[in-house]
This record gives sequence, structure tokens and C-alpha cells, in this order.
Amino acid sequence: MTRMLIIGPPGSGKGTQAERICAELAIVAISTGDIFRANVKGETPLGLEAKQYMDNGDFVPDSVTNRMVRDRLAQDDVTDGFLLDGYPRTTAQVDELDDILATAGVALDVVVQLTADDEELVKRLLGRARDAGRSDDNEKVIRHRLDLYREQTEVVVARYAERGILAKVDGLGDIDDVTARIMDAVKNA
Ligand SMILES: Nc1ncnc2c1ncn2[C@@H]1O[C@H](COP(=O)(O)OP(=O)(O)O)[C@@H](O)[C@H]1O
Ligand SMILES: [Mg+2]
Repeated sequence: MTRMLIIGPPGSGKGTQAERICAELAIVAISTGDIFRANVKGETPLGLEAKQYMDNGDFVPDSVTNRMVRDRLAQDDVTDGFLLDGYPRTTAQVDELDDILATAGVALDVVVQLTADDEELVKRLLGRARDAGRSDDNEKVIRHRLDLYREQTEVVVARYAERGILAKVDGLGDIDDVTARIMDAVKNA
């Protein structure tokens, strides 16, 4: 049973690694970005609200994101563990998650921070823009998302470091190697 977060700048490989780690640990992956994208595609009210922010590389407002995560974490499949990818990204979201987990009487086991330098991140994201055509993967929006990560999400990482549950993992190099590094971090948590 593992309850964990994966945090890192856009392009650091969170989604790729989340899928692999969840398969290994038999826990559910919850990606706020994926949930938002599915809602945009389905043209739901949530998707219609989120789209403008996502296309500009801005965060969807905390009130909207927090409600969505609260609802998702109330479902039955999270009782055997979960990995959150892309949440929390702001300190208000940290507070919300603390409240959700405290109410459920559970705690996080480990927070993995995936690191990579900006040059590599921009290269990967521009590659993804060419291949997959995600509407938020163009250079201007990419730079903005990196800035937001530095401005808002690095303090989130610091909060978990203070609690002694942060594991910093190098996200550069072979995908299998990165997965092995994360698995080590989880085992040693
Ligand atoms: N926790 C969150 N708070 C606010 N907005 C979010 C959150 N998670 C995802 N989003 C929205 O979805 C977009 C894409 O998220 P995501 O797929 O996680 O990006 P990446 O993995 O490239 O960092 C973000 O730029 C933002 O607009
Ligand atoms: Mg992602």
C-alpha cells in the first residue's frame, strides 16, 4: 500500500513514470492534467472552464482543481493506494490535500520530485509538440509553464522537504533507469 505524489516541471516525465510505478505497485494513477484533458475533449462544463487556462499554460483556479481532486479521492479505488501526478501545484492545493487526507485518516508515504534542467525540458516538450500536438506545447506557453513551476510549485516541494518525506530523483537518462530510481526511493521511504 503506497500513497505518493510525483512532482516535477513540465516535461520531466511525470506521466510516463507514473504509469510504470502504478503498474509495479498496483495502485491507481491520478493525473489532474489527464482528467482536465479528458473533460476538455468531452466538452463537459469542467472542460469548458479549464480549457482557456490550459491553452495559455496557466493553472486552472485552485477552487476548481481542488474540488475535482476531492471528488476523485472520494472514490473506492484509492483505498489500496494512489499516485497523484500534477497535484498539488500550489500551496493552497497542499492545504487542501492535507485536509482531504486528514479527514480520511491517512497520510502520504513519499513525495518524489523528478528533476531535469530547463534545456532538456524545453527540448522534450517541443518534441512532444511536434509528435502529439498538445495545444499547450508551444515555446511561449512552455516557457510560461516552466516559470509557473519555479514560482509556485517549488515552494510546494519545499513544504514536503520540511516534513521529511521528499525524495529527489534525477529524471535524466534512460526511462527504465529513472523508473528504477523512483522504485528505490519508494522502497526506502
Ligand atoms: N494541480 C493543478 N492546478 C491547476 N492546474 C492544473 C493542475 N494540474 C493540471 N493543471 C492544468 O493542466 C495543464 C496540463 O497539466 P499536465 O498535463 O500535468 O502538464 P505537465 O505534465 O506537462 O506538467 C496545466 O498547464 C494546467 O493548466
Ligand atoms: Mg503530465
